[in-house]
Amino acid sequence: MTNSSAVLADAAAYAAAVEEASQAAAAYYATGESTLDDDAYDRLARGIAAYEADHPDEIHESSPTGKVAGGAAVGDVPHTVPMLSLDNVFSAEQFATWTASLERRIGRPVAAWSVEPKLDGLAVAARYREGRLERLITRGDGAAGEDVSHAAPAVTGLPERLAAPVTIEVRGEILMTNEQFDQGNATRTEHGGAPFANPRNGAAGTLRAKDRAYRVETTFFAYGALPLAGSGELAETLTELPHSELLAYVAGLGVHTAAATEVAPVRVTTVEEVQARVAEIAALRAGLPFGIDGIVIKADLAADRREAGSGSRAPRWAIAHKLPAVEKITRLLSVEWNVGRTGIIAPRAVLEPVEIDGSTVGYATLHNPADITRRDLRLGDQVMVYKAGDIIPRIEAPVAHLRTGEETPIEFPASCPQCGSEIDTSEQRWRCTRGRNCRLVASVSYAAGRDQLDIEGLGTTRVVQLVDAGLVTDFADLFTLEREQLLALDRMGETSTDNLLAAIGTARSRPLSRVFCALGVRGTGRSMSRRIARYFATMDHIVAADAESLQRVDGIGKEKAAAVVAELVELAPLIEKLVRAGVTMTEPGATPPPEPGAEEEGGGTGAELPLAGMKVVVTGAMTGALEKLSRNQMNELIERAGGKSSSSVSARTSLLVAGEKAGSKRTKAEELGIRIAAPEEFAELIAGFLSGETGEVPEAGAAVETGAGTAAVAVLAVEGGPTAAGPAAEGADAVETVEVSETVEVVETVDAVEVVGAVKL
Ligand SMILES: NC(=O)c1ccc[n+]([C@@H]2O[C@H](COP(=O)([O-])OP(=O)(O)OC[C@H]3O[C@@H](n4cnc5c(N)ncnc54)[C@H](O)[C@@H]3O)[C@@H](O)[C@H]2O)c1
Ligand SMILES: [Zn+2]
Repeated sequence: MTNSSAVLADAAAYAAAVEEASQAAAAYYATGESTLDDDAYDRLARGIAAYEADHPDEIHESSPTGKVAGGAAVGDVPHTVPMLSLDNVFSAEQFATWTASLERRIGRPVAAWSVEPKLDGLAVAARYREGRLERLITRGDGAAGEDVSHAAPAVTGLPERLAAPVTIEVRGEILMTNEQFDQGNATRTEHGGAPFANPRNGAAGTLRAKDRAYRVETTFFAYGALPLAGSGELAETLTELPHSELLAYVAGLGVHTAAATEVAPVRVTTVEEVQARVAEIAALRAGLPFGIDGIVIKADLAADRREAGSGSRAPRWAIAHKLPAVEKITRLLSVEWNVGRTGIIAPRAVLEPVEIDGSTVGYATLHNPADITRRDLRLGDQVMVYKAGDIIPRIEAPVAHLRTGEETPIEFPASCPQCGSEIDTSEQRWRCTRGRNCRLVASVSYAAGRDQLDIEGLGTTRVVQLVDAGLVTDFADLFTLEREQLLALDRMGETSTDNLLAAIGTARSRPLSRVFCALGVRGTGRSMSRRIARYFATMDHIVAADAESLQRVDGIGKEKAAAVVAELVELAPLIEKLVRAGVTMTEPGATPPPEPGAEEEGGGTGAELPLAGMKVVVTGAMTGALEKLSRNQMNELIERAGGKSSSSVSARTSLLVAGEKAGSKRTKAEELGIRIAAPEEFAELIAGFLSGETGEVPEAGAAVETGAGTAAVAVLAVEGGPTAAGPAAEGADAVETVEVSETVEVVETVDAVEVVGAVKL
């Protein structure tokens, strides 16, 4: 929530909070280098205020409450009229309450309102004498500010000379537009400087910096003006003009205002109109070329303002309708490289999840490698993340002053993370040299992989060859390859051609679970494919299933079900082609689910099966009839026999198949009094299902193959979540490759985006 606050339990917590807030504010107003993001600071400040309301006689003199700039800023140039802050409201109701109290104070309705953007920069006063810019002063503590005239030449919108030789003080905000921020940070890092964390910090730092070897631009927006000694006749005009006309006058002098922007100030007369404009500005926020953190609403008439007066921290004739914070500091954990449809390789930042404006942000775009370099991002960095409206979250910059020295460089991939081919790095956006074929190579390699169709001799290099020769446009084409076509390829002799054709022939009779897995439907790896195949028994039933029936498969929720259905529609032509090629479309031993309306429960979980209703875990080395089976094959076997395979022993485990060198799982099963069977004993139990295994038997304990072959990041999900059943819950046993390869499921190998749980192999 925007206006939640820190809870301070006692005087010590209060003192610590005041100390932390003072330090943060001092850093924020001096160089912009606070350790807190605004949301965190505001929570702290509200906590302090709440404590003070309950303990009025304990208020510390350095408390930020009720002070301009939290009492943290300084200055030695007195302001003619105090430069105040603004009070806040967070909702239409609060605004209505505030309006009512203002109208009570002046004893009449407010005649008109000016509704304008609350620009997210810092306030300055620009003093012009006879049309020439004489002095630029920060807000400071409100009574006096610092002279920052040296910075004026690099401020766009603040002319050296006005259009008329008048003496006037123009007040407004200095900020960095998004473009100026990017440009400024690029310039800074080129000069070996640390990047600014966000545009506001950039503006604050830039305004106060002296003797920089480079120039960084900022922009001024005027939102007020007042007379100075020497203003003459103009003085009365300035104090009597409605605010809206004052802004127009200032703009006429050649000073920049927000008038030309989409969020230009508007003058309205009713509270409803104010609210409508507030909503409009809020909706425009995400797309603006500069940052705003709210909407300022001001009584427009000079008489209304005069009679309302000001408090010590803020005027009573204006209020800020704050918008939720859209920036938070979080950690950059890693960078993923995803290959798009056209072969563009785009980096994506994986963040420590952080809640911004009601949604949890776990990823952010990073445009390209050059951009990462230019912005000097490092793994482990605390980064400022921006997310507003529907825009894709972005990293603004590292928060360089929070670096610990433990940060490491971001490594760029040396070959395509999807297909392993070379990368074309001649443009800023890197691209797989296979272009659109990259995805094809990856998906065919995946389909041919050990846990899918298991086609021996069809590695990535060979797939690349087939794709480049135009022989394969999807993996169904493998089944119609002709001997002559293969012989015509480089390095394809008679023997390898015949071997390959034989392997493809064998693949034709793989069970449905493997064929379905080969399709690479998002979110369905090996074990999910097995569950789907066992439940539906035939491809026809899978294809005919709607989202509702898919949800009857263990582990498929509403979202996943809808996604699978949608993807199957897209895959229909490919499935058709596989059928025509004579590929197996049934799951041995499974029976299709009952027709809708009939009794629930079905789909191959037949109670007559030997392992029906049992949760089975396998550990240790298999012997006897099971000796050659990989963990994946063991799991297939268990599921064919009606059981559920699992990787971890818990109270719900029904049976542990423990071979030689069984470790902690055996101990745990003994502790829990779970039935333990030797491999031979188990083989007898499921004897009728043992013959079903076809094709080559891979080595037990083989590492997970993603099909992407050389994938830089293996994208893996732990079944049941990393804490429920995965290695994390497993203790020492879990680090064996054997155990890992059985517990992980490739969630998405083709697009490689969804990381559900990372597993170290
Ligand atoms: N991160 C930190 O450590 C830290 C520390 C201190 C303060 N802060 C942030 O600063 C804010 C409070 O500071 P504040 O008092 O400087 O300012 P404020 O943001 O509460 O509001 C007052 C300021 O709004 C600005 N403003 C923008 N557009 C305006 C317009 N159209 N008309 C009038 N004024 C306009 C002016 O600069 C004015 O001084 C808080 O939101 C807080 O998050 C952060
Ligand atoms: Zn590629």
